Amino acid sequence: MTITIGLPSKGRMKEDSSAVLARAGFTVAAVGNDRSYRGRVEGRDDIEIAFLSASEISREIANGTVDFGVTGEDLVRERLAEADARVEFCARLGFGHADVVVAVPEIWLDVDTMADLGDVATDFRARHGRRLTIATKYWRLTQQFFSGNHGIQLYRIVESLGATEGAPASGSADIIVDITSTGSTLVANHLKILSDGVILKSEACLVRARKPEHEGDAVVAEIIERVRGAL
Ligand SMILES: Nc1ncnc2c1ncn2[C@@H]1O[C@H](COP(=O)(O)OP(=O)(O)OP(=O)(O)O)[C@@H](O)[C@H]1O
Ligand SMILES: O=P(O)(O)OC[C@H]1O[C@H](OP(=O)(O)OP(=O)(O)O)[C@H](O)[C@@H]1O
Repeated sequence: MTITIGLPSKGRMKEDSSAVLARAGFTVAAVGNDRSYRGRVEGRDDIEIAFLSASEISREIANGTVDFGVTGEDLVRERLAEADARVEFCARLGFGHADVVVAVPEIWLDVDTMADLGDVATDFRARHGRRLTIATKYWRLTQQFFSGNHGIQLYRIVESLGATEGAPASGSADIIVDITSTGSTLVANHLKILSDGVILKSEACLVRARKPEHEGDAVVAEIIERVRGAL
C-alpha cells in the first residue's frame, strides 16, 4: 500500500511543513518540475506527496483521498463534524499558531463575556428589529460554540470571504468570529476578544484520516513515530 501525505504547496505553512518532514528523515522532492503537484520522498517508493493548499488538505483528509496531511487544526475542525472520530491529530507541530476568537466592537463596554453576549442576543430583536449578526468563514465552529457550548440561539451568520474584521465598521455584521495571531488586525479595527471567547487555539498538525487499512500498517506507524520524534 502506498501512503499519501498532503503537504501545503503555498501559503504560510509551506516551508515549515517540508522542514518538519525533513527533520523526521523524509526528504521531499517534487516529481518532474518545481510546479508539479506531486512529490516523492527520497528513497521511499511507499510514500507519495500531494502538494495542496492548507484548506484543500483538510478537504482531502475528510474525503480520505490522502492518508495524512499537514494543516491547521481550525481548518480540519471546520471541515468535519465529529472530527475526532474521523481523524487522528497525531502531532502538534509548533507553527501556524492562530486562535479562532469571538470579537465584538470595543465600544460595547458592558460586553466582556459570552454570557454578556447572550444577553445582547436575547434583547437584540426588541431593540433593533433583527437578529444579532456574526461575520465569519467558520460556520461550524461558530454554531458549535454559540449554540452548543453557550446556548445562544438568536443570531444569524453572515458569510465572510475576507476582511472579516471590517464587517462591524462597515455595518455588514455586528460581531465577528475569525482567526488572530498577533492581535493587531483586531486592534486596528477596534474589536476586542471576549474573555471566554477563544473557540480554538489552533496550530499546524500532522493529521491522519482514520481508515481501517491503517490498522497494523508499518509505514503509517513509522510516519507518526518519526514526525513525533522530530519535534
Ligand atoms: N495570521 C494568520 N492568518 C490566517 N491564518 C493563519 C494565521 N496564522 C496561522 N494561520 C493558519 O494558517 C492556516 C491557513 O493557511 P493559509 O492561509 O496558507 O491557507 P490556505 O487555505 O491555503 O489559503 P488560501 O485561503 O489562500 O487557500 C490556517 O490553519 C490558520 O489557522
Ligand atoms: O492577529 P493578526 O496577526 O493581525 O492576524 C490576523 C489576520 O491575518 C489573517 O489574514 P491575512 O491577511 O493573513 O490573510 P488570509 O486570511 O487571506 O490568510 C487573518 O484572516 C486575520 O485577518
